[in-house]
Parts: sequence; C-alpha cells; structure tokens
Amino acid sequence: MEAAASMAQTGCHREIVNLSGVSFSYDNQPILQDVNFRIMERDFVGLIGSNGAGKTTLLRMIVGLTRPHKGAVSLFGTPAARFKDWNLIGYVPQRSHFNPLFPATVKEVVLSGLYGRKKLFRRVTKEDVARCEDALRAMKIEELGNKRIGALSGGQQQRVFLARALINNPKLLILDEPLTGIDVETQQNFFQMIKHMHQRHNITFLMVSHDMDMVRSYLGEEPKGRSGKLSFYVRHSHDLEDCQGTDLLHSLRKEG
Ligand SMILES: Nc1ncnc2c1ncn2[C@@H]1O[C@H](COP(=O)(O)OP(=O)(O)OP(=O)(O)O)[C@@H](O)[C@H]1O
Repeated sequence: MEAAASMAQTGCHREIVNLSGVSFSYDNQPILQDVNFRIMERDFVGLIGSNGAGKTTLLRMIVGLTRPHKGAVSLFGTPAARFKDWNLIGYVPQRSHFNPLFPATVKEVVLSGLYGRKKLFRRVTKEDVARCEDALRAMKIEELGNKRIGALSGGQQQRVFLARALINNPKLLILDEPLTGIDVETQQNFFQMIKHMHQRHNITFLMVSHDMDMVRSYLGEEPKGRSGKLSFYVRHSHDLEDCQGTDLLHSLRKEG
C-alpha cells in the first residue's frame, strides 16, 4: 500500500525542468551565474528579478532558443540538447515582441501553435480545427476566432497567445510577463484563469512577473530559491487521487 502510494506520488511528481550550474554571458558580460533550480510537475513558479536580471534569457534557455555557456538544462528528464518533445512545452513570449500589424486572424495565430518548430505549412485537418476551437473555448474567446489579431485589446491578445500555447496540450506553460500592458481588472481575470488551470488541470507553470503583490498573493511571501538577482517563488498543487485525465483541452472535449 505504502509502495503504491509512493509510486503514485512519483508519477505525479516528475521533474519537469532541471537547471544545474547554468551560466550565460552576452559579449563577456555575465548575465546568469551558476543558476541551480528544479521545477517539479504541478509547481507554479514565479520568476522575479529586476530589469536586465536575465529572466527572459533563462526562459529562452529552457525553451531551447539559447544554450548555456556552462552548466546543464534538462527537460522532462532529458538533456535539453537532445530533447525533442517540444509539444510538451507552451511558451508565451513578452507581448512587446509582437507586431500588431501582423495580418492574421485569431484562428490562424492559434493554429500556428500546432506547426511547431519545423514551420511546416501543412493542411489543416478537422482535428486541428477541433483543437483550435477547444483552445479558444478554454480561453473564453470563441467569438473572436475570425477577428484580426491586431484589432483586439491587450488582454484579448494575451488570451489568444495563451490559446496558441495551449493547443498542443502542454505539460509546462512558460509565460514571460503576461500581465504587462493590460488593465488591472483584466490582469486579475487573467491571473484567476491561470491559477484555475494550475489548480484544476495538470499544468505546471513558469511565469515571469513584476507584480509582486499578485505573485505573493498566490505563491507566498518568501522565495524558495535565489540566484544572483533572480528569485523563484513556488506553489505546488497536487491531488494524489487526481493524477490523470485533468488536461485542460482533454477535459473540455469530454464535457463537450
Ligand atoms: N541579444 C542580446 N545581445 C546582447 N545583450 C543582450 C541580448 N539580449 C539581452 N541582452 C542583455 O542581457 C541582459 C538580460 O536580459 P534579459 O532580457 O534576459 O533580462 P530580463 O530580466 O528579462 O529583463 P526585463 O525585466 O527588462 O525584461 C540585459 O542587460 C540585456 O540588455
């Protein structure tokens, strides 16, 4: 019995990210020095640090866009250089990196999340369309599907990018300052929504934020780890009996 319980626990507590002695410099200017941190399944990690502390650089390292100069990153137990299951990771970069004149509809933006790194222009299947609708429904923006992305408010755009990241049913969602540039009420709704996704669905979060009040309100007063100018605040959500079948899109489909 005890062994079974401990196995179930292990099953729900996979290591999702491991940063071991990670260092990185731009033009000989050290940005990250000897960062050590682990993210476990169903953690919600808030990454806090002053401007230029290296937060985005660290996220880019985790999503495989930048390699550490020293140390190692592993994802789902595999060294990042050999990791292939990128669909397990959803990444929403800072909104300021988005060109508002980009000529695409909401549906096209969300569907582009399926094409992955290979940027293959493949035919959109019925299943792709169903997934897109599920993701839009999860973000409560079904009615915006045919609108041009540039015509939406900041908060609506943020939901579209989250839907784009969700379309592959990721296990880890990485959000870079998702609350920046949207009004306080929309920020609160958005944060409420991702807290719900953390508590009720099997999604692990890594979120960069400058909003200390919001971070502390959910993740507690004290960081679990620090590294240079970076602090990691963590809250774990875990129901032993609820290890499976809690994926957001999956449960939407069951309900539908
Ligand atoms: N491509 C680049 N070439 C040279 N320096 C860079 C490059 N990208 C970032 N930097 C520098 O590296 C440092 C860390 O940048 P990074 O974007 O990771 O910080 P951040 O903590 O995310 O900051 P912010 O809160 O302002 O978004 C900054 O000083 C930045 O100017």
